Amino acid sequence: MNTKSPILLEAIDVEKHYGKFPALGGVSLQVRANTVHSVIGPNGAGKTTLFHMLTGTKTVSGGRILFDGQDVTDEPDYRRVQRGIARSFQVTSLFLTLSVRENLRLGAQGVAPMHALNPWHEPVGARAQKEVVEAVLAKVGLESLADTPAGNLSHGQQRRLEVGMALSARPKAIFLDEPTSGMGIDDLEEMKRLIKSLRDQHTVVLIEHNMNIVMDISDTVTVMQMGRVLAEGLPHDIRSDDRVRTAYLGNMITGGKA
Ligand SMILES: Nc1ncnc2c1ncn2[C@@H]1O[C@H](COP(=O)(O)OP(=O)(O)OP(=O)(O)O)[C@@H](O)[C@H]1O
Repeated sequence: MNTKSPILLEAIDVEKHYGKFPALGGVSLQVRANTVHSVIGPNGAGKTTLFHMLTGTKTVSGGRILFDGQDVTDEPDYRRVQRGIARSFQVTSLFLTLSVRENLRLGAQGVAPMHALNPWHEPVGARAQKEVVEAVLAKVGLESLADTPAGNLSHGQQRRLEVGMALSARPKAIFLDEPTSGMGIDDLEEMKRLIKSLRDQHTVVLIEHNMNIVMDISDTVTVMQMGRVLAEGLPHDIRSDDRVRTAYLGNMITGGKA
């Protein structure tokens, strides 16, 4: 574990109001480099909204966000991408008629698929790109399917390709929003292994509803409730935290092992 590694990303008292509704009521958290940091909480707790704030998809109503020593609070998402923040794409944003390798090449080339198709966007060196694509193929375990159209992959494979698309931009921090949703048991194990393996070279911020996975792969867990941080700590401590158990109204947090 790297719970003493330097802080890569920090939210300081971040607020987000949708009209009069405070979706985030002052959230602070510190994400350490080369860790898996999970954000959990009941539906509507503000997890996705927090992701929007950290990645720059939406603007904050208050507070500050620091990334890699820089104040990025007012920077749009594409600027933060250039700094090394990647968010995994949804399955719907894969190019289904293109091969797995071609999808990754687009990710490596332009950081995001739509940018990659922009003829004015300067591509990185072809050889560097090829090396990145081959490394990502191996990382996400899709080498044998490299020439298969993305549309022919199973759901689990497509979800790994999404993670691969984000990885091919060579990010420092990668944001994964429920990467295991809709997965069967075999795919779950593979995704778990993949996420665990990412922290060697990346920092992972994860929203995940499957508590067994969260407890198994996280270095740090932040629990949100009603737009605020309810608790934060090691998986073991979070699992046994009474406030967290109450927030989940039952034993969901323990994965049924209470
Ligand atoms: N664009 C919006 N306009 C108004 N309210 C919003 C908007 N987006 C989110 N909300 C509200 O903000 C609160 C937090 O939503 P958010 O999606 O961040 O929660 P979440 O923890 O990610 O939930 P889930 O686990 O269900 O995805 C919810 O009450 C939601 O209804």
